Amino acid sequence: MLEKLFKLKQNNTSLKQEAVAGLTTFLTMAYIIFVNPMMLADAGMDHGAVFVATCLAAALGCLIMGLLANYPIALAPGMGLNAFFTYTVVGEMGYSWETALGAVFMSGVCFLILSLVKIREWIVNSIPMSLRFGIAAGIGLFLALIGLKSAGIVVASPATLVTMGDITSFPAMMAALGFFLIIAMVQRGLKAAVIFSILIVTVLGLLFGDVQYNGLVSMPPSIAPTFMKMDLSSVLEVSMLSVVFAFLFVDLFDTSGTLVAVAQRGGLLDDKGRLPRVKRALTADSVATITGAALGTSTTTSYIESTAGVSAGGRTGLTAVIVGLLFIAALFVSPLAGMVPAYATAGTLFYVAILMMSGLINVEWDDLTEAAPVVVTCLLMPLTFSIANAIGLGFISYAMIKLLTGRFKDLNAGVLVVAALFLIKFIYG
Ligand SMILES: Nc1ncnc2[nH]cnc12
Repeated sequence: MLEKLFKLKQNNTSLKQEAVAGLTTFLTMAYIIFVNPMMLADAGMDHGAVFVATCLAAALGCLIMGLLANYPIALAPGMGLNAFFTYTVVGEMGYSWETALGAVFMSGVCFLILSLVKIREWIVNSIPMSLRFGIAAGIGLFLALIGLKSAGIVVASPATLVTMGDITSFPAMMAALGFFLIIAMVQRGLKAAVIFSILIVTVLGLLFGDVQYNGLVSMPPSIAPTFMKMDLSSVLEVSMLSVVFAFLFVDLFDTSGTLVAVAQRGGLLDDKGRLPRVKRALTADSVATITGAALGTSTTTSYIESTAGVSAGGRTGLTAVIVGLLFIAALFVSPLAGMVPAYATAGTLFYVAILMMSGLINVEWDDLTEAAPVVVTCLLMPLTFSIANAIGLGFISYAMIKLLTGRFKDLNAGVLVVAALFLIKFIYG
């Protein structure tokens, strides 16, 4: 039956190879069950319920991806998208988390429709490559700033906006230690580096009396505080349209970039460099987002960490199904998740930042008209503390610079329309 479902022989793999790959991918991305509830709790959501929603959304996404698209690609609520949810939509724009969940739900529905009618490909293809790298790198810098702030390494300053905090404080030292541990373990080839680092720092927190022991395993907490709590009524208001659009937009880049990166690593692309069954993969992604919003989490997306499992030999959907089953098992470690302090995950945020910034190597740095909008996008993301605003400013600067330098051939209708829409939004609020 496994053979029939996943075509193991045809893909030159075996149950054992897929199981090792699944475990590898799970271990590299399991940090999300600690980080996501912590981040969404900052938006006022219930920690336990978000923990359950995170595990279930990830499990469901992985199972659909594995069974429907037969790809070794795992899904979970995405970093960056969760920060956008908490710090921009709820924190800065002042929407309730219920409304923000409604926007995530709607963006998932739009994503599903776009995926089915091929408009998605047109939109993604019209985004200049350099801006795609700039956006990914900017999200990385944004996550790094969140980590540094949560560990007290970077603090506010009335004179200089930001300054160095007390780096000899316990949280700051532990965050730094966690970061160094991840880098050292990853460099030494340890697949579970991130989760080990989180656990080691949490244990140190316990030993130094900074963390309260709550137990390790128990039945999952109630999901009731977030289940079906999304507010769809205000999503139809005009002011919310830009939020739905922003979620959709960020997810579009995120998913396209991730799918191509994982597929390239796994040799899953066809001779024309396209991903066969891409529609099914995108359907899995959007259905997971829709269901995740109903359960109580920000956008669920395909994870770049799937490359770890692919490097370990994962070739079929069986890898994703195994990751999904492990996320279901993770439902029972909620006491551990509740114990993990923010400084234990700060190093993870910084590490993800490094991964997301690495794409900058592909930018044509000798061509100022390409490099300038990239730097605008990625630098303004942490400095404006907003993913959406920085994407908008990136598009506007790309269009302006290309127009002023007469490089009209680099422009297309998609770029001009997006730049104009953001310009109108910035001027008229
Ligand atoms: N938003 C995201 N996109 C791809 N991979 C991720 N891993 C963690 N967050 C991610």
